Amino acid sequence: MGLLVDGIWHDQWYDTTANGGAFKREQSRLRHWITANGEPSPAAPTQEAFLAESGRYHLYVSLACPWAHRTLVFRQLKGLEQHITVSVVSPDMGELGWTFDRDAGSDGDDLYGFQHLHQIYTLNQTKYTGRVTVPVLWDKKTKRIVSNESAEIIRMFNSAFNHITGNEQDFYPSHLRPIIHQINDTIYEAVNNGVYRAGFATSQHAYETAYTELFAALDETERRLTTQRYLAGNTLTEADIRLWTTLIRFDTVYHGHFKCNRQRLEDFPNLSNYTRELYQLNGVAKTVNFDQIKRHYYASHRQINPTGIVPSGPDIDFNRSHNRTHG
Ligand SMILES: N[C@@H](CCC(=O)N[C@@H](CS)C(=O)NCC(=O)O)C(=O)O
Repeated sequence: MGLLVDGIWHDQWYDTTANGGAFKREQSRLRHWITANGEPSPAAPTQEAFLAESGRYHLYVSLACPWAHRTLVFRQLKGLEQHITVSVVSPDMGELGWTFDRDAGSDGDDLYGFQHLHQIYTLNQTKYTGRVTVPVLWDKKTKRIVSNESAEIIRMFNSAFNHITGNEQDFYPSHLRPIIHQINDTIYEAVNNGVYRAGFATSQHAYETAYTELFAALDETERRLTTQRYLAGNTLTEADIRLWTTLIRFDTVYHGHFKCNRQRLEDFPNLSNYTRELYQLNGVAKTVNFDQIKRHYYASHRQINPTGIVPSGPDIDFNRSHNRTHG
């Protein structure tokens, strides 16, 4: 686990000592945009624009990673499987970071035959400095990274390829944007990143702060889902997908491995039904791989789980019925 400094790999984990034991996630650094006509996006006018084209782009993902998982769900829901290719890294993230080790569960790197994901980052920019994270949206034509920020990749997938796919479903409708932004801000800090803040904390105080904020946000969401079907009302939006990739992992890894154990997700009636509803949406279940999820967290984070033993359970049937048909 490490990062690149001037294009050289360093095996180095996040330093929590400077922050009183709190985990601080690094901001994504590569933030260009794909647009339908190749003109700069109003969302990022100063960033370079890439033209949406079928077959031109490639996603590098880990099936374990909740951030990468968002992009796979969008690829599925927006009918992009035929247009955007994918490589899956190995669930093991060791001293050389994400690898394409087929024996450890990767698909391999079909584009360049690389062994490590950091080689993609240095192919993009020889002297790159920063963490080597998934997801990566890669342009095969110019051999450049378009983006390594999942929140922005899903917005591109939401609309930039509509003229190619004919899929007009809008998970980021203009009239709901203010509420979507508000929900995203809370859910990102307290839940998506909150489980990591609890799990990677190296002081009791930092852990307890994250834990308290996490369960307060889950309690609030549970209440919200009593009167409405989805987070922003009765329309499924990106806010739901962003929350869901954390919820689907909750009982399997965050409850035990990250010590988010006030209760299980299964113990929240609305949240657990909602999680099953989204799991059962068209094509979504095939984006979920619990073997790789468990393997990544329990075997890669040796600072938390030194033996690397991967637990056998839990055994949860996400295909059983849910009650989220109202609204
Ligand atoms: N903000 C990024 C975060 C991505 C991220 O942190 N991915 C994790 C895997 S779950 C990673 O690759 N971590 C490697 C590292 O931090 O060195 C996004 O949402 O795309």
